Amino acid sequence: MIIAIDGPAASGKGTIARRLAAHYRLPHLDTGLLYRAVGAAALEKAVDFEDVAAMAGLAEGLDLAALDPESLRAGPVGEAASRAAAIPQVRAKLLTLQQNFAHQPGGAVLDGRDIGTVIAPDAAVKIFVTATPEARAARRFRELAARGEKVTPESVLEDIRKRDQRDSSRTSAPLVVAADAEIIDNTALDVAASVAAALAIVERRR
Ligand SMILES: Nc1ncnc2c1ncn2[C@@H]1O[C@H](COP(=O)(O)OP(=O)(O)O)[C@@H](O)[C@H]1O
Ligand SMILES: Nc1ccn([C@@H]2O[C@H](COP(=O)(O)OP(=O)(O)O)[C@@H](O)[C@H]2O)c(=O)n1
Repeated sequence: MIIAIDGPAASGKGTIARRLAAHYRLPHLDTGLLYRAVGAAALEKAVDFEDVAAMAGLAEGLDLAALDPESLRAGPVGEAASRAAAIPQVRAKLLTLQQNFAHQPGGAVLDGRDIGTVIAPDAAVKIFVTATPEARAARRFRELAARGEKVTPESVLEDIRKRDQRDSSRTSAPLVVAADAEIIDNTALDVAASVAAALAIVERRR
């Protein structure tokens, strides 16, 4: 069974994906980490984000096992990831890896922006997780502040809005709700209620 979880920044899709993967004993891929790895490498090597060939080169042969989720979750890396992800040639380099992960025997859980639309349109279960920008910004602010990052609630909300706009308006695999996805708006739901809603959808769909 393939479970596709999509949604905007800090909607809680990773939290849901991890819980579903544990519940159904399925492997999980946080596809945002791939774009974050490309964005982080571009920042580190001072690669020009307009240099499409160089950006695509960073995505080439990315090693899943070598990714460090902890450092990739830093605030500025999210913005760099979103810029890298808007480049079709970068997305093309990351396609096969994600499709292979999704279609491994036994199934998988993937979360991102285009899982139900591009990576695994054949997924048995598609969930689109969302919440208001204010709720998502409050969650991300708490997370970044706990990491010791010097952020303000205003700057985080601004970053979320900018990323929503870029991720939804890009030409290649924009963030859209798949026609056959079920939507969870968890603005007023805590983690437990949000996960319960997702579990109910999977049980109904599988
Ligand atoms: N329903 C929820 N209510 C409150 N906080 C949540 C909820 N879901 C997730 N969170 C918290 O919000 C932050 C972002 O969640 P995460 O799952 O990483 O989102 P995403 O993968 O969409 O970026 C985390 O700190 C997480 O613990
Ligand atoms: N399947 C995916 C996953 C992430 N991304 C991009 O990568 C960026 C970072 O994704 P993420 O899921 O780690 O970000 P958060 O939602 O955790 O903030 C997003 O803003 C998207 O631009 C994408 O384009 N497609």
